Amino acid sequence: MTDLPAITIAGASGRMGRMLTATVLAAPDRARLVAVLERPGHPWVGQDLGTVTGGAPLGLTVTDDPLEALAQSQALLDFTSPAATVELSALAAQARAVHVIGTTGLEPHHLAKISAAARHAVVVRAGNMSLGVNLLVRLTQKVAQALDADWDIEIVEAHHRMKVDAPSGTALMLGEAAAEGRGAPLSDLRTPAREGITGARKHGTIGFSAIRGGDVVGEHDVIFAADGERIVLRHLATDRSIFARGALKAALWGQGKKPGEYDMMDVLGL
Ligand SMILES: NC(=O)c1ccc[n+]([C@@H]2O[C@H](COP(=O)([O-])OP(=O)(O)OC[C@H]3O[C@@H](n4cnc5c(N)ncnc54)[C@H](O)[C@@H]3O)[C@@H](O)[C@H]2O)c1
Ligand SMILES: O=C(O)C1=N[C@H](C(=O)O)CCC1
Repeated sequence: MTDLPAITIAGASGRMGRMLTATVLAAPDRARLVAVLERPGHPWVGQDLGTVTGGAPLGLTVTDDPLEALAQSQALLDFTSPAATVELSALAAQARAVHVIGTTGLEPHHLAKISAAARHAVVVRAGNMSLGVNLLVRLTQKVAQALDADWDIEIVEAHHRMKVDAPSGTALMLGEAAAEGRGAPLSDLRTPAREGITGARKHGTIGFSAIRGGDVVGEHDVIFAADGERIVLRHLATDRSIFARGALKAALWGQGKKPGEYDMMDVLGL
């Protein structure tokens, strides 16, 4: 079993880190969990992963040393923060480990550094790693392509109260797909959140709205609104395991691929 891909998980104590850990540990026939990372100063660093999560010791000590972790890994599952992801992308590239990036809120300067790292190693990045959302992205593109600009497009998303970025990575994926269907870049069509006397809606634009509250895992509506009728495409996430399963699939898919940037469409063959 030692030839199974060795996996490091970053952000082990986070909402996604915990789910990723459970997902990889539940797949001993497909992957080996060899290291779990947390940020320097985090109370879990130096402790056994099993013990800190209230279970039996797992013999896996949480580390804040990505170099040591990546030296023994073929893949890194990274759902952390933009700053951490950029730092980890350079180290994953050095180690030639497949870097699976779920982190959202990445800005152009972060993306440029990730692209540089992807010259040396495989990077799979998606704002949403679930099968359902990636199918919804394709549907959104097709519906936007089929309808003219008299159909107003609005993307509405809801997430838990702890989410720090808006619009969500998923909403941006959906917006990009809708813009592609319309044959224009999202940057030309995007209308950010509205407030005050905004004036009437500008024809052909794509609007974004974000709701934050409670423990909502993730909900996305793509609304196509015309005179007299509306189409609503909806995805509801009720369990973070959908993202973790996608991330593990991406890590396994990326083994042996040529260095470069990939997304979940590539992994899922959509
Ligand atoms: N792409 C997807 O399918 C998907 C799904 C869910 C969440 N996300 C994204 O994943 C990210 C994390 O979400 P979350 O809800 O788990 O957040 P979270 O705040 O619960 O977890 C983030 C974790 O990363 C850790 N971290 C920060 N810097 C680090 C470093 N340098 N090294 C190691 N660990 C570090 C934090 O201490 C924390 O434990 C967000 O950007 C979120 O939007 C993406
Ligand atoms: O909980 C989060 O944070 C999520 N982030 C992703 C996004 O920004 O779209 C995916 C859904 C959950």
